[in-house]
Amino acid sequence: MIKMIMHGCNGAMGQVITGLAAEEKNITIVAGIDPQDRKNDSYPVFSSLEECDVPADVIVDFASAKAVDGLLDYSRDHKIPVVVCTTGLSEEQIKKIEETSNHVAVLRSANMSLGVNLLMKLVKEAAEVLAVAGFDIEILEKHHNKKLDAPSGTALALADSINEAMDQEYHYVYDRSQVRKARDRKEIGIQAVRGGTIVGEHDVIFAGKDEVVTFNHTAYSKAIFAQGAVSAAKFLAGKGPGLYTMKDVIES
Ligand SMILES: NC(=O)C1=CN([C@@H]2O[C@H](COP(=O)(O)OP(=O)(O)OC[C@H]3O[C@@H](n4cnc5c(N)ncnc54)[C@H](OP(=O)(O)O)[C@@H]3O)[C@@H](O)[C@H]2O)C=CC1
Ligand SMILES: O=C(O)C1=N[C@H](C(=O)O)C[C@H](O)C1
Repeated sequence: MIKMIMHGCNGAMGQVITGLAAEEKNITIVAGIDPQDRKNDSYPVFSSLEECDVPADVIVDFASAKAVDGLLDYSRDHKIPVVVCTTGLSEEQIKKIEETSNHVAVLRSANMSLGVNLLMKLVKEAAEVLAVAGFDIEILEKHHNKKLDAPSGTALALADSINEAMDQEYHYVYDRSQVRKARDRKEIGIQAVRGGTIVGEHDVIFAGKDEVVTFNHTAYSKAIFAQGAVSAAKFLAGKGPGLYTMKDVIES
């Protein structure tokens, strides 16, 4: 049985994963971490990782960007593989993830769903044809009114995927409110909408002369992220140091 620590266990994603893990046969949550250590019938909850002395095989993280540095230190010091799903990370934190992966297995993904991970590949292929033909690229993302970071980690990952295929020639534009000139050919515009209970929607728009190609992914429930996270946890438990991605999980 794989023993998992749920980092951010009282949050929206933490609760969905708690429900899902209860039905899983070969993985169980042995401890939860959340600043408000609300009682839980399924496992003990600690207000910080430092207080947690429960042995585990893997940590799954859906918490806060502010908590990611401490999470990586804990994972490295205790040699427990970690699945980092929290978004809104700084460049320094992304570097720290890479550095930590020299010592312990780390998987970071801004989106755990199968559909978005396929989309990463599809937009790359589309860009190789459409961007080269002069189509402009825009990304529009929509999320619920509780989301703290903008643009979404997924929107940035989609832009990075396209930019990788384009030899990093593109730059990202998040706000045109002060701009008084036509858009640059080598920009990817990234816009965020926040409202209500929208689970997560991403449009990648390739706009050319007299034609537009739009790739859309719509999440109808958080269960798709939870399922991906549990699959990633099963994949990562027992793995040696290294930086893994959802591609590794999907292809395993
Ligand atoms: N990769 C993916 O597929 C997905 C990623 N996400 C990302 O996951 C993160 C969490 O999302 P969501 O569950 O909706 O957010 P919530 O705000 O609902 O939950 C986050 C939880 O983490 C807790 N938390 C805050 N600080 C710490 C800490 N130091 N240690 C442990 N727990 C802490 C919060 O407590 P408190 O409320 O007291 O601050 C809260 O209970 C976000 O960054 C989001 O963008 C979300 C969905 C999918
Ligand atoms: O905060 C969310 O809810 C989500 N966050 C992730 C992101 O920032 O891309 C993934 C998903 O879209 C839901």
